[in-house]
Amino acid sequence: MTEAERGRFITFEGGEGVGKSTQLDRLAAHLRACGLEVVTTREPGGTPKAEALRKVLLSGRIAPLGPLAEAALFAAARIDHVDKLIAPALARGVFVLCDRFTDSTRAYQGARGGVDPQTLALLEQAAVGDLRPDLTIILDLPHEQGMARAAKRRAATGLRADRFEAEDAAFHEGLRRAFLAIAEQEPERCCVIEASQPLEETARAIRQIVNARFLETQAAAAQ
Ligand SMILES: Nc1ncnc2c1ncn2[C@@H]1O[C@H](COP(=O)(O)OP(=O)(O)O)[C@@H](O)[C@H]1O
Ligand SMILES: Cc1cn([C@H]2C[C@H](O)[C@@H](COP(=O)(O)OP(=O)(O)O)O2)c(=O)[nH]c1=O
Repeated sequence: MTEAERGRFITFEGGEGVGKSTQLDRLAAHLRACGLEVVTTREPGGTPKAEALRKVLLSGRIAPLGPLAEAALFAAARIDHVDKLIAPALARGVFVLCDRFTDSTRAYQGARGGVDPQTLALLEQAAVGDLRPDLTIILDLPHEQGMARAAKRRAATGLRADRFEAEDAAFHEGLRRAFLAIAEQEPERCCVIEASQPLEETARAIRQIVNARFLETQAAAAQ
């Protein structure tokens, strides 16, 4: 398969409540309206086996084993997710939009959990091989606003704070810095979007980036 035939892999990253799932749904609707096939998925999860691991990870039952054990379990979920869902979809040439991916491990278990980057790089390589997102949208928001949005969402859904939402303000502010640092290290892959604006504005900014990167080149290639 040539590079042009392979699908496009777009990930959404950022702290809790920044609007990742909302924006992922908006972008999926836009791409579908353009006549493109889209697969939406999330991490941890995306396949039945990975969703089972998600339950354990978010329950906090693995937390006492430490961040390295958590990182290993996130990687285990990712192996199944990439093998069974992401790689086959990309091979079919469709767009895959994923709510969180490897950058979340780098930020949560690495920058905040203290697992050393070389160990994480080995786990990442084992789980995803050479697969890298074509584009990563990093939604940036002061942590107070993200936590307020997450609390509002919990009130609406009746869900309790999960293992990571329950961490303190310093943890969440550190996460924000960690995602911004990843964007600085990989500016070609990552786009930071201001997420405090109204969600329609954020959606428009994301559409513009995706149109410019992928749709205009697809249209040009088809001519
Ligand atoms: N730009 C925005 N302004 C205000 N509220 C928002 C915005 N984007 C999302 N929300 C709301 O904030 C909550 C968290 O959004 P969500 O997309 O679930 O975030 P995430 O997936 O990053 O945790 C939801 O209730 C959503 O409706
Ligand atoms: C994918 C991934 C997620 N996580 C964490 C981030 C989130 O707190 C949680 C996933 O929960 P989720 O509800 O999907 O995220 P959000 O609250 O932003 O909507 O798992 C990691 O710690 N490492 C990882 O590799």
